[in-house]
Amino acid sequence: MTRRLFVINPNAGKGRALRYWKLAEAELHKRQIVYDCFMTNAPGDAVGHLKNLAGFYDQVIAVGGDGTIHEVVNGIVQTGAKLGIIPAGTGNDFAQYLNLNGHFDPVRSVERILQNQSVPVDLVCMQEKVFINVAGMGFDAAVAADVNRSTFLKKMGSLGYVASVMRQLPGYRPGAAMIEIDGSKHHFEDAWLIAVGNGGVYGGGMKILPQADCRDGLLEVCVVSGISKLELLRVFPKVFSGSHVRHPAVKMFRGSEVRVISKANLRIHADGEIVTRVRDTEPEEFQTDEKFKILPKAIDLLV
Ligand SMILES: Nc1ncnc2c1ncn2[C@@H]1O[C@H](COP(=O)(O)OP(=O)(O)OP(=O)(O)O)[C@@H](O)[C@H]1O
Repeated sequence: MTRRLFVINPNAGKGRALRYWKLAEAELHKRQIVYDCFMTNAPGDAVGHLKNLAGFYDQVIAVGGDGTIHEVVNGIVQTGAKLGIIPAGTGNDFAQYLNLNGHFDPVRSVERILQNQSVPVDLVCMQEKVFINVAGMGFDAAVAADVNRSTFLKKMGSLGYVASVMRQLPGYRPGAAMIEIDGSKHHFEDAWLIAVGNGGVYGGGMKILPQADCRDGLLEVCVVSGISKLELLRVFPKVFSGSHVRHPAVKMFRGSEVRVISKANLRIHADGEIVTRVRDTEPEEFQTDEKFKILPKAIDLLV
């Protein structure tokens, strides 16, 4: 018998996760499926709960948005449990990346999960943790932090991110950064943002890494540098189709190990969760020194 655990973040999608869970639960009862469920009470709960149950479950299904998936992935990595997703958050970017658009219906999601078909996908290791979708440093993390802080912006979905871009742009100053990809060094004088990913969609539908493939054993990197604020505004809408990559200020790279160094303490998000390092010691010369490493086929994803 498959041992299944559903992890529900009742807060995700402003309560959508709870509504979707009721529908999914009814479907499970109808089919007489045995399962466990865990309702989170606060951020960090899912990881804590799963760490205590390492290896017990065959499938762990995240019912929520990208933050919930992020926590479940960190809770089950290296335990052999398969990851399932019932998309029920606000942005649902990883589900959008996977093209689960037609499968946001919780009953269809349950059907998909019960088929128990999976594919191995890559994860990315950063700060002794993992993420499954995209991490961003610099301007995009400032925007993610702004949206996460504001219930109003969060409620607006992708429009909230657009509004935050407008809000953050006037005061943001790009800075110098060195990016090393599999040993090759690239210097940028005025880097606005550095996105490193496995999946390619964030911010409620922005295709920041349109070529990213979470099964190819490679990280996709996007650096936006040396561009005026006005030009950035002009090119920004193109990220929704992925055509921003054709702009000369946008540089794309691929590799299995990426290191980002900057004198500034760059803000960082991973799967939309803010993971900026808190510096409580004397400032070092390089306040940002972040490493990303692809972990090929690190988790089985129920498809
Ligand atoms: N019971 C809870 N109350 C408040 N926050 C929670 C709870 N459980 C989990 N969280 C946190 O809620 C945050 C948001 O969750 P999640 O990302 O799944 O939803 P969302 O923000 O609506 O969707 P998306 O990220 O796809 O836009 C995560 O950081 C998660 O750790």
